[in-house]
Amino acid sequence: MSVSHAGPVTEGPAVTTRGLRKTYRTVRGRRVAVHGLDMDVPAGGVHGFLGPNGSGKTTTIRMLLGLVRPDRGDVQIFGTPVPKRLPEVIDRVGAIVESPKFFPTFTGARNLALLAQAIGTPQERVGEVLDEVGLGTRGKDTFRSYSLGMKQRLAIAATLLKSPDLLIFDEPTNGLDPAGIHEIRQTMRRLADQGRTVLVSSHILSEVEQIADTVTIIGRGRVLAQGSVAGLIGGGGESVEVGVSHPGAAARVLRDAGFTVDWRALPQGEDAAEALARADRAEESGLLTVTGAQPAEITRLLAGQGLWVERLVPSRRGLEQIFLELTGDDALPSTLGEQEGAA
Ligand SMILES: Nc1ncnc2c1ncn2[C@@H]1O[C@H](COP(=O)(O)OP(=O)(O)OP(=O)(O)O)[C@@H](O)[C@H]1O
Repeated sequence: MSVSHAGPVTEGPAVTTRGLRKTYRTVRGRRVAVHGLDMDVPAGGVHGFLGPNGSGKTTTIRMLLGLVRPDRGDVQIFGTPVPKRLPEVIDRVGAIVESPKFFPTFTGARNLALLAQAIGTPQERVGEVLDEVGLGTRGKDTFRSYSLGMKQRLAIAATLLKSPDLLIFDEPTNGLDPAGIHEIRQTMRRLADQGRTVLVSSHILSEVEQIADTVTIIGRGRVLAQGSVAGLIGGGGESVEVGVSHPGAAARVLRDAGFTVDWRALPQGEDAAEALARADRAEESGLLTVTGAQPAEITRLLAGQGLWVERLVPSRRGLEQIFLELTGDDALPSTLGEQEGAA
């Protein structure tokens, strides 16, 4: 049985942050973890909060939940300013920030029953939430017999006891195997399809891309891109991997036709034009990434110049590629963040 959820009564976004900033004091000075973050999470659907390790996701989530005090900036949950008026909306929010503690020798159902009692939720909810996360038939098994994916689904079930409109999950698939990751993804998608808002953070952009409706991508505490997944991925057009003889000549032909061409095998420090000319002289084959052209067009253009295509693979641009395009090599995952005054 699946339980439908009426969804939020309030119009407007589930979460907004404006100019949100958090600095930590460390032995090496002050570290800016979140750098004036403006985030909009629409009500309903899965919103991926994505960025590399250390980019400020957990700190932001902790500020949304009133667990960390921002230096400055505003946060609203369903239009209510937090942490100032958090008690007014807290019942509408369920969150997993750290792994919750369950009794290993108790059944999943008994663990939830104890929690329901503690928070004053009717015991009927226990069966309902177990169904909602797909554990309806396993509620009578002990917690310790569960797989990691099932344990994480029980944690999600616990957050559902209060019937929240907004669910916030910080890296919920960390440490899970592919089957566990799949279970959690399906569960989050199902919860969103029932009308809830699921805000989920992850450092694996491709993982959340498959189930998210909208995303905020951050790097070093700043928003790099925000919006619908379809809009972000569609924005730059499809790309095609082209294996070709004389890649230098092929790149010129394709660039002259107005397409963007990259050569993936460019040796570090070498000038692209020189490297391609060298490959041509040596009659080496090369792999080019061509954006904005259809495979048939590429074949026609290159064959017209006597250049033979050896391999042609259309590839979809993903969020990971968008992240790399936005940041360039120098902004790749940083675990240190920025020092105060450096930006
Ligand atoms: N309590 C703290 N004291 C000092 N620095 C901190 C503290 N918590 C986080 N940081 C630093 O703030 C930055 C952002 O960390 P945060 O945990 O928010 O990032 P994250 O994106 O959630 O990373 P991860 O995916 O690794 O959890 C990092 O540079 C981190 O080292």
